Amino acid sequence: MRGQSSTLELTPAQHSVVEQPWDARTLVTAGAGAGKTTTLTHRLEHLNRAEELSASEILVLSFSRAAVRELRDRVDRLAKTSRSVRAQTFDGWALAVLRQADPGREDLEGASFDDRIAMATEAIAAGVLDSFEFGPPAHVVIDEVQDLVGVRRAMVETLLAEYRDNCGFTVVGDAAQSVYGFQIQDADERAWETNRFFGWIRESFPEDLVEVTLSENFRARTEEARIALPLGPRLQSLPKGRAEATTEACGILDDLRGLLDSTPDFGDLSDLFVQQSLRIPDLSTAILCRDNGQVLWLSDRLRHAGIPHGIQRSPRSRPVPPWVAWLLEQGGGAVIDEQRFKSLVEGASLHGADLAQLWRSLRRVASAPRSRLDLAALRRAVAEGRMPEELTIGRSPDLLLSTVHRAKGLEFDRVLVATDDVTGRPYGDDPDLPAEARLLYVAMTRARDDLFRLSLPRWRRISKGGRLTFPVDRWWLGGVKDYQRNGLEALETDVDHAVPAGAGTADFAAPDVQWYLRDRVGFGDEVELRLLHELPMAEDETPPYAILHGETMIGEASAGFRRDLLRVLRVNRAWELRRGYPQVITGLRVDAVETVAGSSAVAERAGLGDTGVWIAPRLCGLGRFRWSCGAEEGNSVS
Ligand SMILES: Nc1ncnc2c1ncn2[C@@H]1O[C@H](COP(=O)(O)OP(=O)(O)OP(=O)(O)O)[C@@H](O)[C@H]1O
Repeated sequence: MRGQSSTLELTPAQHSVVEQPWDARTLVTAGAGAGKTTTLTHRLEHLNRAEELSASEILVLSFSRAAVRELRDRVDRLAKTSRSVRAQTFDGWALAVLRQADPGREDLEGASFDDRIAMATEAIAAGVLDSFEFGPPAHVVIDEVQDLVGVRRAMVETLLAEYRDNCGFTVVGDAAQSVYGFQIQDADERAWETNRFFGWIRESFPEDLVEVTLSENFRARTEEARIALPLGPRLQSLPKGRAEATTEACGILDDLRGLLDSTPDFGDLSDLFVQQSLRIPDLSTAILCRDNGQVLWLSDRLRHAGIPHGIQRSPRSRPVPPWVAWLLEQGGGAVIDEQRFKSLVEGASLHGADLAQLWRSLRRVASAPRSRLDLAALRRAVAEGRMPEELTIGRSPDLLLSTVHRAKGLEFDRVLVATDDVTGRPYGDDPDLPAEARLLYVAMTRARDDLFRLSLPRWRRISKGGRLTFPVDRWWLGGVKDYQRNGLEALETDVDHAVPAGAGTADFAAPDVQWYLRDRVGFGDEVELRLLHELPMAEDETPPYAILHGETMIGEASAGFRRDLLRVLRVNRAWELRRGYPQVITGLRVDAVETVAGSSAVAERAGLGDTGVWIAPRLCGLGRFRWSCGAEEGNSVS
């Protein structure tokens, strides 16, 4: 996000962290906006320049991809020597360790993220890092350690314990901001995990742990942006027992809600003046919601009002930009040098990109001897989802809709905290009040200047799982009656990647569609899904849907989408198709055009060369069902 200066004066406390020797063990704790991430970026620069650690000797881990990107952007802006130091997510690093330990390992594809982390932990405990070309890291840097729980916590503890004699670390976190609910389902286990890593660090390195607390706040530039900060220390020191923590959190939550009520209400989104104030360019604004149902509902409203906005992607989402497909198509499976790379990407519209930086990043995933790049290895990295953060599509729209979880570590000029009846009373049957309080605290501490409330109506008819006979793991839109089905959330996996768009159709040729996607389709464009015929693809799927951009078919809905759609439509076990399938699904938008990898034979048959990569749209938003081919029903979600 914006607002970071590369010339800011560090405080003495920040300096004391930055200038520790490479083998020091440092724990930094602080409240929101106290400059933890900033300190880390300077620390990386110091380790690299003054302590002379090379990029390969410094391991930088963070929880979410948004945080990784934020850290990387800040290091880039600081722009001295440490640019080549790369931040990774825990999941990304675990996979890289497993791949490097055994490139032929076949049990990774079907393994869950948590399974891979557990496998990597086992490998680290068995000393696998010693066998790597660059050996184990000399220094480990971790941001947001308050979220380090479960298998990821165990992996980091194993790493730091295994190399305790020759590895320093700098870990930073704020116990008041630990919001990791989706990682651990059980409330008792969550209570037990909270802040456990802080305790482990203190107990494991009692002799030489350097502990520094940063106490200033640099983010909030106005009184209203500062209102929640005084509650940080209370949240940091919640009692350990679940019952006591709940009682204390209940009071904090009341205080936070009272403070939020005292902020100005942003107004009704149907008001033209309110809409206009969301269009102010160059003012970064986030609308922070407690769940994706709220995000989708708001996105639908903004779409109807024609207000450009982005939806924050899942932390695991990693779309690869279209120029990578171009590079692979042009270069085949060759091994190329930097000169050849530059000439190949000339036609790929990479205006303003730092080609030298891209080359270095590409070589990190697909290096070949004598400073060259192995394009076959690059294709494998795309297929296996191993592209590093800096080679994935990022964006910072002026207006971002996000859950609070996904906005951790980020900051914005203006923040609107979405509130509804749920914010005013416990969430779910077994509310986790400490987690609720921390979530609201994180939301209320993201603003640099302006903090508002954005009131949502109580009844939005959008839910997840809930009343469905056949539950799906996505949001869907109901109606006044229980049996009504009006819409479904689009996920990043909803575009079929088995076949390139246009292949096998009479009206569109795959190479033409590729050109169209590259030249005509962009972030935020509206698309609709149209039923291709009435014959289901399988017993548990609907018939196929084409993805249309205007009148051009740019893809087909995936089997996963068709399955979930059928499950949502089947209101009970004896369901019969009375109303038919939705003829059209409107309201969806293009989140990105991305490079995808599939079968080489399929690509070749479609006239796209034999590298088996092509580009495809990625969708987002709330799709609304239309049962006939007429006009859209209703104006927006009500
Ligand atoms: N010494 C400093 N002087 C001026 N501004 C600073 C200083 N340190 C940090 N900042 C600014 O303060 C803001 C918050 O810093 P940063 O994001 O590093 O805090 P944080 O502790 O990581 O926040 P959070 O935990 O809430 O995400 C940033 O805009 C950063 O540029």
